[in-house]
Amino acid sequence: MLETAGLTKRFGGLTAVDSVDFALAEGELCSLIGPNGAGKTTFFDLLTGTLEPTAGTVTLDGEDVTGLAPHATARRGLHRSYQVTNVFPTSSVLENVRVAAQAHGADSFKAWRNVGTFDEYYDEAYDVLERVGLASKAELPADSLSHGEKRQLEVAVALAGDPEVLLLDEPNAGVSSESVDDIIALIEDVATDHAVLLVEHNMDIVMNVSDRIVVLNRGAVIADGTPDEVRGDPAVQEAYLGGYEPGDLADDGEETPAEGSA
Ligand SMILES: Nc1ncnc2c1ncn2[C@@H]1O[C@H](COP(=O)(O)OP(=O)(O)OP(=O)(O)O)[C@@H](O)[C@H]1O
Repeated sequence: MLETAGLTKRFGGLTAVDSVDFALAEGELCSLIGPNGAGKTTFFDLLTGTLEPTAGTVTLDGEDVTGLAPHATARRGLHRSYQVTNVFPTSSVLENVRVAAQAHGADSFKAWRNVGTFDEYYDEAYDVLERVGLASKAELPADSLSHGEKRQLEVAVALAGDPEVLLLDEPNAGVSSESVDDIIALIEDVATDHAVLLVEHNMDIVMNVSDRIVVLNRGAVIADGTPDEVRGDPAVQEAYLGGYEPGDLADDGEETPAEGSA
């Protein structure tokens, strides 16, 4: 479904992503982990077209999408929820999602349908809000939401684009510990009908939800396997996990397991 071959990004003398061969299968929930500076965000930026690779290719459903702009990769079904809050703060929660649904509709074959489309987008948006658990907040301004709810809204905005592949960029960052279970439930729910690639520093979440984990270190893949395989991999322990045991970490998503080992 989503594949990279030899994907590489250099910033001057620094190789941020180093010849990565990666494949995400339909229905898979794969996490991408690694120390600070390992290249996770740069890899996402290469997938979505925010950055152009120095070398290598990105293929989506068999089509070469290397270097296409973000709106073009989105139109082909690759959507991303952002690490930083990325919503219109004074618009309502519903309006934020409606705009995303309409932008997708205008980009697709639905564009020729005029009658009733506005209401239709509101209906679609409301359905997405129900799915992420925000329907009761639909009429509130987005900036009145809690931090955790804003992350849910970001996922809703990405879902409104009707993605095939969803890239979730630290959906737990800055979320209070009480909301971690909600974020886990949300990730598991969206993974029932989308391929998901997750970047997340909270290892309890990663170990809990992932079918598969890919570990990056200094831009290169150092491990790729099930949570058990990755947890037991000595190279991963050394580069990142640093003796991780379930429940070891603070749930605030800000802490990395092996801070300083990057
Ligand atoms: N625009 C840029 N120009 C120069 N260097 C960059 C740029 N963007 C990222 N880098 C460098 O590339 C490397 C990978 O950074 P990246 O942000 O992709 O890592 P990361 O794994 O997402 O880190 P974190 O977990 O802290 O978010 C780092 O050394 C970073 O300093």
